[in-house]
Amino acid sequence: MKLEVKNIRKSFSGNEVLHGISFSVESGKALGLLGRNGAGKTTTIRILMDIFKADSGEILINDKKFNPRNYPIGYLPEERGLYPKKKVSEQIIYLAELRGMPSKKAKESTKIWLERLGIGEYANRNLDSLSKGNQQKVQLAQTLVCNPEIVILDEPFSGLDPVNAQILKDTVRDLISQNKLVIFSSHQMGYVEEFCEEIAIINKGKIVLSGNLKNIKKEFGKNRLILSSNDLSLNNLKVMLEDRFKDLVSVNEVKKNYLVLELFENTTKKELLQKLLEENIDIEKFSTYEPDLEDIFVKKVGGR
Ligand SMILES: Nc1ncnc2c1ncn2[C@@H]1O[C@H](COP(=O)(O)OP(=O)(O)OP(=O)(O)O)[C@@H](O)[C@H]1O
Repeated sequence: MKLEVKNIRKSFSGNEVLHGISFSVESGKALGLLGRNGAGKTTTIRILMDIFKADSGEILINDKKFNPRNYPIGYLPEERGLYPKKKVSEQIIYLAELRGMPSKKAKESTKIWLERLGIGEYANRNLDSLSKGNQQKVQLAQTLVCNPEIVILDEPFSGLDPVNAQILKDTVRDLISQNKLVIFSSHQMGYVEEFCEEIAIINKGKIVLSGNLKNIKKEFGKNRLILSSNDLSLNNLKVMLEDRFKDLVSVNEVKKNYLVLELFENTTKKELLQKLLEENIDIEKFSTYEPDLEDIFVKKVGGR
């Protein structure tokens, strides 16, 4: 399956908050929808789920108009909407049956998911007697109980401790390997980086970067190198480069343990290395720069 979001616009009371959002994702892949608070992630997801209508633009699945009611979708909304005073397993079974799952299967699948997410022991407890993180896992069980083909998770990691975040990461990895189509929103880059093949960064209602994460990293790292020296501090190394190497490279950034350099168009790595050796610099690190997603995000969005 291929899901395409094309040029979506949305206003609230005359104030446009999405200015033409486009991205696409296929089965067997996860797309990370990234952005700062208020960027437009949840609004985009609500439009995908047909909770809000877009003012213009379209959403297609395999080139046809997408209606979420016609597809097996698991949706974890940002506002977690289960019944606080009802028993955990009862409400998951009830919601699975509402979505058309036969009663016996709903019971089996609920049991499997509660066990798998490590909350089997709470099956007969009222939801509001569980901790926030465990309630979040109940919501996740509810999202996945019907074995959806499309999984949409709005901020699934919020409120989870590292152990539970790991359980969720393993679950998402399994979904990807079972050829599900996964979309999730987050402003936590680490999670996205671990298993998203595709990303779309939204800033102030616009996509500022989207596509295959590996390719994006390659493009960002192009012509960039890291350099540090055993005998010069980073600041002294920077001053020296800006003085004697100004025709070859520019210093892009001073990181904690190294400088990030950008080679000018006609300079090769080999040439730079030779010149550095000629200057008798005791090189500690000299390698291709591989940006992490956080670097890319900060560059594109200008802050965390
Ligand atoms: N129902 C609504 N009525 C009016 N404005 C809204 C409504 N829903 C969202 N907005 C506005 O749309 C913009 C985008 O909000 P949205 O919730 O989509 O951002 P987000 O990226 O999900 O943020 P966060 O990470 O904080 O959840 C914000 O300026 C928000 O105030």
